[in-house]
Amino acid sequence: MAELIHTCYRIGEIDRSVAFYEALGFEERRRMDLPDGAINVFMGIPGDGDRLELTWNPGVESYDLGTGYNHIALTVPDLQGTLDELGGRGISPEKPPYRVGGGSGSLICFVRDPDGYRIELIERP
Ligand SMILES: C[C@@H](O)C(=O)SC[C@H](NC(=O)CC[C@H](N)C(=O)O)C(=O)NCC(=O)O
Ligand code: NI
Repeated sequence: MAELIHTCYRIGEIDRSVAFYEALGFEERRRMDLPDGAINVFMGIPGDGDRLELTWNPGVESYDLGTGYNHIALTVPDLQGTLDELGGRGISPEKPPYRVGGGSGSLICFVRDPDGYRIELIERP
């Protein structure tokens, strides 16, 4: 049976991405030097695996994210508290938290990481 172990995307600067994901509760696990001079930075939530593989390429400061990528989703215990933490770093949600369909679903919102990748934040029930 397959197991989803990480998601990988390319980033333009390591420190700002590490700081962003640390604000979301991730910790940096390790860095992997690659033959072409690139660096993979692996991050994970304490107690979980290295779920994010952030690839930095020398000399590449930004990427065309195209129209294919939508988001990755994280659950957080306190959505407003997380937004307050991100707000202190100048990061705001695309729009205020809402419940999908306006119903009794989970409270969610979307923020963008330093490279523009959308991150869905879902308040843990
Ligand atoms: C460790 C394992 O989980 C990997 O995914 S490493 C795969 C490796 N990645 C790179 O070389 C990244 C640097 C490269 N310049 C890039 O930006 O892709 C690899 O073999 N990549 C080849 C590929 O086609 O992704
Ligand atoms: Ni990988």
